[in-house]
Amino acid sequence: MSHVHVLQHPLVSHHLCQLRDKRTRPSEFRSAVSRLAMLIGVRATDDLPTQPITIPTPVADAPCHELATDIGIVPVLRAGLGMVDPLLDLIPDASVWHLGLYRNEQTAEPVGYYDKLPKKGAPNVALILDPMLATGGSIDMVVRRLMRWGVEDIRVLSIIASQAGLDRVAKDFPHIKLFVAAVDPSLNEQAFIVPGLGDAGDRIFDTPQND
Ligand SMILES: O=P(O)(O)OC[C@H]1O[C@H](OP(=O)(O)OP(=O)(O)O)[C@H](O)[C@@H]1O
Ligand SMILES: O=c1cc[nH]c(=O)[nH]1
Ligand SMILES: [Mg+2]
Repeated sequence: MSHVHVLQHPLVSHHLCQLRDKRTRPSEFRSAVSRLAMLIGVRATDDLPTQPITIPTPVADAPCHELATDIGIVPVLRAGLGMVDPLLDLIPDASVWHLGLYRNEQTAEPVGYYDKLPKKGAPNVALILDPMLATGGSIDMVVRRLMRWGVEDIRVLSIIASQAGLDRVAKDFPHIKLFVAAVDPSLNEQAFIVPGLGDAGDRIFDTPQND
């Protein structure tokens, strides 16, 4: 479990309160997702390689360090879209590759419906964005797809994970890194995270559940 990072930060705790609250309106929910994604994004990128460069300031040359790796942001549709803008704010030169998955309501198994990753040109680092990691089935499918594409450094950024889902992904893929804001104890009969926050995609996009 050495690659699982559970954020400990007062701002994370604070924004999670608003995110979990069923009274939070969609606009506020989106803002909370965005703030949490930014906090997770900073943590998930704190060991990216840099290279030294010299920059002329108006006063003198300054030794600086710029990013020295190619980064792909991979939001899992739909809910992962809510985390894209804060990550692009942090890493404006990243590419964004979309993968579309939904969970079959009866089986909770992921079903892929959108994948336009090119055959070549995998980034060195992929940041998978999905606010919810429940059974872990969706992240499992995405990680396998990115491994087939040729990504070596795969990092999962989720806001809430279930303990079982997190354990499953960490065990099946010991080489990837997982960054989460909270780990919840269980899943209910519909494989929803308990206490969780409900359906993240529906709360982000203000769509009724089961629609
Ligand atoms: O770990 P798992 O058990 O696979 O569940 C997590 C997945 O379920 C949700 O997506 P959903 O199917 O609701 O699609 P949506 O983002 O379009 O709402 C969530 O955003 C994850 O992708
Ligand atoms: O609790 C859950 C589980 C899957 N997807 C969600 O959005 N929430
Ligand atoms: Mg959903």
